[in-house]
Amino acid sequence: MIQLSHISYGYESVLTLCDISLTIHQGECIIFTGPNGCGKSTLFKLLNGLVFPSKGQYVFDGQAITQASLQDMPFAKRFHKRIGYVFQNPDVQLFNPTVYDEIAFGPRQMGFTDKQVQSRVRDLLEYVNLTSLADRPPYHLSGGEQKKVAIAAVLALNPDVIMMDEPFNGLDRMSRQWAVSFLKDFSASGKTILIATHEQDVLSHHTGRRIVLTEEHTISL
Ligand SMILES: Nc1ncnc2c1ncn2[C@@H]1O[C@H](COP(=O)(O)OP(=O)(O)OP(=O)(O)O)[C@@H](O)[C@H]1O
Repeated sequence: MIQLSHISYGYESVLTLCDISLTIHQGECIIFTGPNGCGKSTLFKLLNGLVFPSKGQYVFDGQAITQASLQDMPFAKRFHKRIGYVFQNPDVQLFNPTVYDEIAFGPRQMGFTDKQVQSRVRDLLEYVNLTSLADRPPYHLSGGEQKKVAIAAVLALNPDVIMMDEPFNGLDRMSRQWAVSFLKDFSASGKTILIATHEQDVLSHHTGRRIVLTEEHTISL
């Protein structure tokens, strides 16, 4: 589903990702780990089409993802519908006036009818157990609640791939359990999950592939 070939990317003159080649198959659940600053979030941004490699090629489901290809709006919409990204810090992600609007944003952009939007938002609010907060501004929520809204907003488009940067940050025990069971359900439905984390207990329970980005900014498999 995802093919990276000899990818390099740097901010200004600093090379953050160096000559990375990686194949990810549909239905895989992969954990990316490595020290602070080794490039996990940068790699996720690149996979989400927010930054573009200075060298190498990124192919998603047979199609090259480049700055030029994402200028084709129908193609960009289809791509962004299929790959969802939950940022490490939900503050960066949440910008709508209410929780309801935040979850409705993606479906509205994709041209869903009002009825379809309503039904999807209602289901997702129930799923993340935040129905009572639907009319609140996201910036008035706790960090854990914001994380759940960010997850619901990404799920609203029913993506094939979900990338989650430190998904358990700020979650209490109950919310963590919820997040673990959500990831199990998502994986069981054949979807692809990419997680960036440092958390040892998550890493020790993980049975899928683990990819370590090293301090030298190369990938070891
Ligand atoms: N917008 C930016 N401009 C310049 N440098 C950046 C920018 N964003 C990240 N960097 C640098 O790129 C490198 C990789 O950062 P990145 O956030 O991808 O690391 P990470 O592995 O996700 O770190 P952490 O585990 O702390 O979340 C770091 O050295 C960081 O300082």
